[in-house]
Amino acid sequence: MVSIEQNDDNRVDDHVDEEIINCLDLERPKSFFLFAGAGSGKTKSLVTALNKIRENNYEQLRLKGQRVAVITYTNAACEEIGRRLDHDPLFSVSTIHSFVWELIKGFDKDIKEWLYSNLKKQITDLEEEQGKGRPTSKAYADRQKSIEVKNKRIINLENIKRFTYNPNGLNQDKESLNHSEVINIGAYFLKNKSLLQKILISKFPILLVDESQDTNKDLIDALFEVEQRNRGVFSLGLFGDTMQRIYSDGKVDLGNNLPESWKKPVKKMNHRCPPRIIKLINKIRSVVDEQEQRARTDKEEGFAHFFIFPLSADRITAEKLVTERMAEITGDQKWLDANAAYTSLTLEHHMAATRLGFSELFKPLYKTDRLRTGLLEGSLPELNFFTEIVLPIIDAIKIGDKFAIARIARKHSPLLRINRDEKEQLLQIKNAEEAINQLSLLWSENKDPLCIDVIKCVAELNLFDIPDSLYPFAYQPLMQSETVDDETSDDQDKENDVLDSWGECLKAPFSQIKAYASYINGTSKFMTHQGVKGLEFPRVMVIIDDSSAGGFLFSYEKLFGAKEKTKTDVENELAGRDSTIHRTRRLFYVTCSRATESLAIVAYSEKPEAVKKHVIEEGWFEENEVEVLL
Ligand SMILES: Nc1ncnc2c1ncn2[C@@H]1O[C@H](COP(=O)(O)OP(=O)(O)OP(=O)(O)O)[C@@H](O)[C@H]1O
Repeated sequence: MVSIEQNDDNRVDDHVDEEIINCLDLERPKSFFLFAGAGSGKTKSLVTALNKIRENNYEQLRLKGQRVAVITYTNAACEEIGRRLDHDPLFSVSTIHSFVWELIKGFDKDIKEWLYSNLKKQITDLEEEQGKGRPTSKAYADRQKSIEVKNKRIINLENIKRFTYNPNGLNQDKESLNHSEVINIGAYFLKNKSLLQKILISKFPILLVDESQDTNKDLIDALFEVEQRNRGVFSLGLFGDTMQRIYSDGKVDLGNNLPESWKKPVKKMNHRCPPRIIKLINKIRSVVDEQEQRARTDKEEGFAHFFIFPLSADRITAEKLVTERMAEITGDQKWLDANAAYTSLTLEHHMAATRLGFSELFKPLYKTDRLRTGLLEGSLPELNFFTEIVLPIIDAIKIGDKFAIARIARKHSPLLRINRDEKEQLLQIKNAEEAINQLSLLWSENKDPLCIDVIKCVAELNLFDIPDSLYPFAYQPLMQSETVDDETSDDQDKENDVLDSWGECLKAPFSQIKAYASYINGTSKFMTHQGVKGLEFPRVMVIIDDSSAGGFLFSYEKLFGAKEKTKTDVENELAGRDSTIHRTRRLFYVTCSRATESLAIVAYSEKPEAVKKHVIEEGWFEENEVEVLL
């Protein structure tokens, strides 16, 4: 058992903020590396440092037209940090993709040259592979197609005057760069073009990167190079935690061999979690490095329990049982509150979709490349048609909120488009009312219409404008997917896939729209293991279910000793490379460290008893904290 040294001084790490602020002295800027465990207050230190810069250097920076750059991992994190800084324009808070694009955009000639040689290289590599491959195999045909697409793109390069990119978009135009191109171009330019380095440091004498363990390794290397060449006039500050590296393109040995001049402040406290959970995460971490955290002295002991079910268990029943057990164990009745009083973490989105009951809507769109990002971001106009127009008006009808009905209809209905004639206006209102009544009949007697019926009804009544891609479904009988003949182009294939997906999705009952909306806007209790990075919640349920997850990157069954390591795992471990178990351990660390009060792990396993034995032997849980349930 790990003994947790009680700390009688909860401010023991306060000196770290001072060390960082000293580094950010504009006369003598220094670089620093603040890597510390979960909940140690890294984000808090980042915001404190930025506020201090504003206090000390506002005028100086403003007069020189300079700003402080902060790079975070997600749009949500940008929003949160921006909010904490009152959205002050002194700070440029952005994701890595937006930041890099702002730096490289406009360098069209250089981008064109980079793309040309990059595409050429990719084609050469593919051709080499073709030389070794079997011409009858699918891989061969795929590679051939890829070569053709790349050649087409090279030819098209000549016509491009200005490249475009949207960090949150699909970037499908001919002029568009994709996400990884932007990062690779940024890294290359920063390393090789002194002009871009000059622009960077003269615009941003201070650059702070949050969650830098997951920042693309080439870009991190490029930033190190910029720092090295501009030492004394530029400050690069990296915040992060190697134990929380959960994406594959982060720099593995980040922090090793840092230059002498870099400051490396150390934090010992975990301000977020209670002692029991800190003991668990210290133990999970103990085989990776020596970092052991202390709890705040003012925290209650807290709870960490492990529940194991066989694979055959019904997920909904099992998880309900766990909430009941947690309420009994902790005495905290909020575990029984269905309204998101606890947070459930699933490994993949579709597991949340199953539990929230919107799988039929979700699955067809998720499997379609062109739709996936928009689906997860909640930015697909077709779904927003349902979530932002139809759902609110139906909800308003159900509770008799006439103002809301009128507001939505005025904003969105073509039946109420501006008309100066008073008589006409009255007629318009009457027509719109009738149409709304007609639509609401679909839900009469507690019916749950299919989305396809809703869209057809809306189209027939001309109540709202139908999004373009749903036209074929709104105005025609449901189309069968057509067989694609060999002559269709790549783009046409993709269009057909998209159309098929919408066709499938619209067969879902309308109630799934509400469940989807609650997941996307964060009001449901579900999040993913990876999406929860940086956040915290009082009660956390970590759902572990390899059998329902599609990928090969993580295996909790291996981490929990229910499955043997493969030959590759053993080879990777022997060679000091990252392995499935290492990756899974880090993800487990991230999820367990989100709870501020109580933590329930729910594992579905092929071998429940083996898992129980393992987690007790590892010292993660005491015998009385582990339950095998049926
Ligand atoms: N010095 C402090 N005193 C009191 N509370 C603190 C302090 N530092 C951080 N906290 C609180 O602890 C929690 C975790 O802080 P923060 O999110 O900054 O940690 P982090 O190191 O960025 O965490 P993670 O890497 O796990 O996402 C927050 O609720 C924060 O308000």
